[in-house]
Order: sequence, then C-alpha cells, then structure tokens
Amino acid sequence: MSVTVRVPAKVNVQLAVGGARPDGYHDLANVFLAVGLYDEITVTPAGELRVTCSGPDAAQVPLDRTNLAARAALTLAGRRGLDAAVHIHIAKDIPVAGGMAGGSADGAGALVACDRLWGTRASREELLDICAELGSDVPFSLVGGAALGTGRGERLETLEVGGSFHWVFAMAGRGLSTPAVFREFDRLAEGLPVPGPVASQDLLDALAKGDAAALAAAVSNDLQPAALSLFPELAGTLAAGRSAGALAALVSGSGPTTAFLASDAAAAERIAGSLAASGTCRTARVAPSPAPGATVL
Ligand SMILES: C[C@@](CO)(OP(=O)(O)O)[C@H](O)COP(=O)(O)OP(=O)(O)OC[C@H]1O[C@@H](n2ccc(N)nc2=O)[C@H](O)[C@@H]1O
Ligand SMILES: Nc1ncnc2c1ncn2[C@@H]1O[C@H](COP(=O)(O)OP(=O)(O)O)[C@@H](O)[C@H]1O
Repeated sequence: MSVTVRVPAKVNVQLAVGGARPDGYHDLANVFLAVGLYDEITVTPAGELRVTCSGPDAAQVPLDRTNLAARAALTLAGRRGLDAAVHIHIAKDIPVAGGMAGGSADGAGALVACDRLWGTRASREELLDICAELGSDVPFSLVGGAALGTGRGERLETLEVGGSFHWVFAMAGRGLSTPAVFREFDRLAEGLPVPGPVASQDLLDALAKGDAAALAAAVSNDLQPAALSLFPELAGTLAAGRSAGALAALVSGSGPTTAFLASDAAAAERIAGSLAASGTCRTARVAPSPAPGATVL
C-alpha cells in the first residue's frame, strides 16, 4: 500500500522583512499565495527510511536525513514511538533552491502521507505544529490557498481570494541560499532604520477582489534588493518579463525564481514564450493561483 500527496509551490505577493531577531530569524509580514506547480510525494512501507527523487532538478536534492521529507517522517514517527521505515519518493516539479518553497512542500507532503499510511490521525493543530518545527514556510505548504504569515512566517491567517491570478515563473540557472539572502538583507540594511513588517491593506483588498491590476500595483518583496545584489543577472529577467507585457515582475521570496503577473491565461502563455526566447532564464512556466494545499491523491 502507498499514499501519494500533491503539494503546491508558493509565491510571496508581499514579503515585508523586519530587523534580525536575537534567534537569527526575521519577523515577517509574509503574504503567501499557493500556485499550480506541484511536487508529488509517495510513501510506501519499506525495510528502512529511504528517499528517492525524480524530475529535472533531482540531482540537487539531498537524499539523506536532512531532506525535509525525511525529517517530517522522522518527527511524526518520533512523536508516536514508531519506526520511520518508509520509502519516500519525491516527484519534483518545483525548482530547487528557487524561492518557491519546494523543500517545504515535500516536508508537508511527507507528513500528511505518513500520517495517512500509519493511521496516526494527527490533528490539524499537531500537523501545523510539526510543520512549524520543520521550517518557517512548511505550515503554508500544508494549508495552501492564500495566507498572511507573521512571526517568522509560520503563524498563519487564511486570506480570502476573490478570483484566479495567472502567473509566469522564470527559473534561473542556479539556486540562491535563503540564509545568504537574509544575511545580504541585513548587510544592505546596516545603519538604516528597519520598520516593523506590516501587511498592505491595498494588497489584501486586491486579493479579496481577484483584481490583477490592483494586485500588480501592490506587490512588494523586501528581499528583492538582496537577491539582486547576489544575482545581478535577475534584473535582465525582470526587464524581459516587463517588456513582454507582465502587469508586475518580482523575485519570488528569496529567489532566484522570478514571478510575473499576467492579465489572463493567454497573456501568461505569451509572456512565458517571450521569456523562454529571451535567453535571460533557464525555462519559463505558467501557473494559475490560488492552488489547494497538501492533498492526498
Ligand atoms: C524567504 C522565504 C519567504 O517565504 O521563503 P523562500 O524564499 O526561502 O522559499 C521564507 O521566509 C524562508 O522560509 P524557510 O525556507 O522555511 O526558512 P527556514 O528553514 O525556517 O530558515 C532558514 C534560514 O532563513 C533565515 N530566515 C528564515 C525565515 C525568517 N523569517 N527569517 C530568517 O532570517 C534564517 O537564517 C534561517 O536560518
Ligand atoms: N525535499 C527537498 N527538496 C529540495 N531541497 C531540499 C529538500 N530537503 C532539503 N532541501 C534543501 O533545502 C534547500 C532549499 O531548497 P528549496 O526548499 O527548494 O528552496 P527555497 O527555500 O528557496 O524555497 C536546498 O538547497 C536543499 O539543500
């Protein structure tokens, strides 16, 4: 018997970053939107814990116990006194180290899959608690849709979304490390006042109305200058998407994936074609939003 769970990627339509905290994290106002690019995680009983991965970026995924999917299985098994003897297979379509929470998706997916396989019937609260232990982005991968994340991004408040938004994502030729981007944010902010992070009301209203033009006017990412500082070529990708007709162009989370908001599905296809032909990215993919969270198939 196997259990397969499908989990979406995310884009941060607002990422407001406060000053560094004593624990090394940053307080955020993090407006997550789940998008229709998915990893699928399959768990099957096995003699011992084993992780395999397929997909174009599979070679960059660690297959040892540092893999977030393995950590999720070990954490749930540890809480229940079980042996985490499962084969976890990750069919990976979310770019690795791309700022789209692919590892977090795999952690949330493996947790839900093991809970179903082992019949542990953890409550939603316990699942969210384990997710927060695994990483700041993991709770959102579980819930999907749209949510405001506060604290280090793990405390979620569900947001209303009044329509579909059409996105194009340009994948870069290499990844960026999330801690390195936060460190660069701190370096760039040195000596300057860093205001407390606050969600934009205009942005929340645009999401609730399903108004793409209003959303485009309100998107922001405080990590973007840091990502561009570490990966200057991304400026060329952003410019290529804007000149192809994107309503908004921004770095997704800590990057280096860049995100482009389109007026409709046909415009998204055109922008993806222009970006792919521009030579400024590895590939370009379209994805609708919002997308559902971790779902057992
Ligand atoms: C930036 C964001 C935006 O959604 O996503 P990505 O771009 O990585 O996908 C997240 O905040 C990433 O969340 P996640 O990838 O789960 O990070 P974690 O494992 O919790 O933390 C990794 C490291 O990032 C830094 N970090 C993370 C979250 C936060 N609020 N403040 C931080 O300073 C810390 O250096 C931490 O040690
Ligand atoms: N299941 C996983 N899939 C991808 N990366 C993982 C996974 N588990 C751990 N990692 C590690 O997490 C790092 C960040 O990966 P990822 O979650 O894809 O990016 P991001 O944090 O930018 O959204 C990777 O470089 C890799 O070393």
